[in-house]
Amino acid sequence: MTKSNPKPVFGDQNDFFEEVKGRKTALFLDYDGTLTPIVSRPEDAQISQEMKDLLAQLAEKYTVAVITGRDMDDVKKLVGLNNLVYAGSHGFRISGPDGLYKEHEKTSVLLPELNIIEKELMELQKKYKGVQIDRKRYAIGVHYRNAKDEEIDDILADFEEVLAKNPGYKKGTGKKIVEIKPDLDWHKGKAVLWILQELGLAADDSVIPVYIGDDDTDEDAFEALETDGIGIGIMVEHSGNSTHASYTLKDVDEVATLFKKLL
Ligand SMILES: O=P(O)(O)OC[C@H]1O[C@H](O[C@H]2O[C@H](CO)[C@@H](O)[C@H](O)[C@H]2O)[C@H](O)[C@@H](O)[C@@H]1O
Repeated sequence: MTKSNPKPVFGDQNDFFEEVKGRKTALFLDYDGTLTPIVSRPEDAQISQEMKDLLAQLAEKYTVAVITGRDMDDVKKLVGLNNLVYAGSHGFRISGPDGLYKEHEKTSVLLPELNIIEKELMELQKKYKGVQIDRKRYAIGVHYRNAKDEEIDDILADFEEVLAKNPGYKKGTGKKIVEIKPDLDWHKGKAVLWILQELGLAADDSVIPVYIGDDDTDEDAFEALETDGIGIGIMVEHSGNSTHASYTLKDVDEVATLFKKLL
């Protein structure tokens, strides 16, 4: 069930801390907008040393997973910690300690197709100043944050044309980004449930999964955890739109404050 007014984690009431009291959190964390502030260019979204240190300490106590729309190898390099689980391309590729690994079984079909779509989308980068094509293994983003305002409608129309030519693929949306993704029943929420199952945490009542994210694609994970009360979703910088998250944090600094409280 979506809500338009999720509760602040650090509000007048202590509801979030009451919910997690006496249980071990398993932390599922989005990267952009959650662990790092949104910046103009994706390559400049570097995680702070303070956030890295907090993640390293949390990972000594809890399961910590980064669940991102970025490419898995990209986010692994950015975070740079070995004892975390990483899910990239919105969950299509996952790896973690002790040989945890999953890659979508349709790799051999999807990769050549995505390579062709990437070439088609590169035309938008050539045509419009400020457009940046962002290839991840299982998705291709078209960033338009730095495009001219008056060209955005045309960019999105050209994107729709490419999408229409490629059955089997669907559109994803995010912060000043549209993406082409495989039209398959797999997303961040399914990835979180898969990780919980594989790590033997799904049936462990002493564990409470908490997912923190800030964007459209995180709704799948909020919804997956909300179902049957499996866990808790926290939306960062809630815009007022309806969400499956139950709680909110103001910004990346408040995410860090929550981490310190959990340690
Ligand atoms: O699932 P996430 O970890 O939140 O990744 C979502 C997308 O994040 C990145 O793009 C966004 O952040 C950039 C850096 O702050 C910003 O410049 C851009 O406008 C945002 O859309 C990343 O580049 C994408 O690949 C991710 O899909």
